[in-house]
Amino acid sequence: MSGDNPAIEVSDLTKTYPNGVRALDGVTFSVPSGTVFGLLGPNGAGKSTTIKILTTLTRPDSGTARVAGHDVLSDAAQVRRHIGCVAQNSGVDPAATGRENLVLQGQLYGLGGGALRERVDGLLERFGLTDVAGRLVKTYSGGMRRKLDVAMGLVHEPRVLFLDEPTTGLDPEARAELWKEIVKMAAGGITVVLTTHYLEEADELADTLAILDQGGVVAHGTPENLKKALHGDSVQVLLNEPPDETVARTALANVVGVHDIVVSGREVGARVDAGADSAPALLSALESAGLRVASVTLSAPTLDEVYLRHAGRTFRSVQEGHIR
Ligand SMILES: Nc1ncnc2c1ncn2[C@@H]1O[C@H](COP(=O)(O)OP(=O)(O)OP(=O)(O)O)[C@@H](O)[C@H]1O
Repeated sequence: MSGDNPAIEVSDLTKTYPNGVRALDGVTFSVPSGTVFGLLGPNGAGKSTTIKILTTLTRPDSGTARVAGHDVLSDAAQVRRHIGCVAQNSGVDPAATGRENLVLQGQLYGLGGGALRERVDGLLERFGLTDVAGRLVKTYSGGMRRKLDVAMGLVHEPRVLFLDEPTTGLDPEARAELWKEIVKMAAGGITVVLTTHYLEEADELADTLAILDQGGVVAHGTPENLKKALHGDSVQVLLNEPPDETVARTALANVVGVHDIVVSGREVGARVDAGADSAPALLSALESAGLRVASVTLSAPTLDEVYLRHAGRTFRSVQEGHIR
């Protein structure tokens, strides 16, 4: 449950790298304590730069950021004491056991003795790793390893945990298990900041989220409110053949209540003010333009459409345009 003071308060952050790239251009958001916050955006949007500032790895040119009540510039040591970070390239030693990794991590934070043993046992138990605690990490499955990564970030009982794309590369079962743990962490009072390329992950997990694009926040709120603010429904039409994009767009241009048209392969997507009223007109406009409809689906708005509305293009199209 959220506490009184925000766990993170970011105001008007800017950052230009020495090569002249303006990575952040006035980023503002806040995150209530004990909640999951999703930071979304395509490659190069400024997510990593924001996280680096919040975790005191780099400095903003201007603006302020407070994490767990401490200023990232004037009180960096306190910020570091209260945060945990789980990067994509994990810091675990594959040639050591799970337990050894956790003990070493605790020692790095000045923990030791019975308190550390208890903490490590508790984390192994919580992440279902007790039975494999004595095995070398290099023998772990991807899911087990990722759980160990997260446990490592929690050894010193941080108030804010940063998770960078925690489920990338995990199978659906391991992903679902990790999602459950993330929800539990927040219920236990930890604030979780999640960066992800998966909109459905943010939709499922995040209590609030911010979508970054080109160094600015283009949307901020709960997934529900952001979707509700779009009004209307989403229509996905599958055509028999990929259409000429101009023909499809022209066909729909004059249909009342249809907007945010996206043509991709055989699919034509659009938002309609009222699905039941607009969908028939939309279908007949396509058919009249000689485009044969194979199937049609009406659905409530998705986060991808939120992104489209605020950034002017689909999240997926931007992702696909980048080679990682
Ligand atoms: N150290 C750096 N020096 C110069 N430019 C940088 C540096 N780090 C990032 N940038 C640039 O700043 C912009 C924002 O990058 P950032 O890494 O914050 O985005 P991102 O949203 O995290 O992207 P990704 O999803 O690819 O990690 C990009 O144009 C990037 O090329």
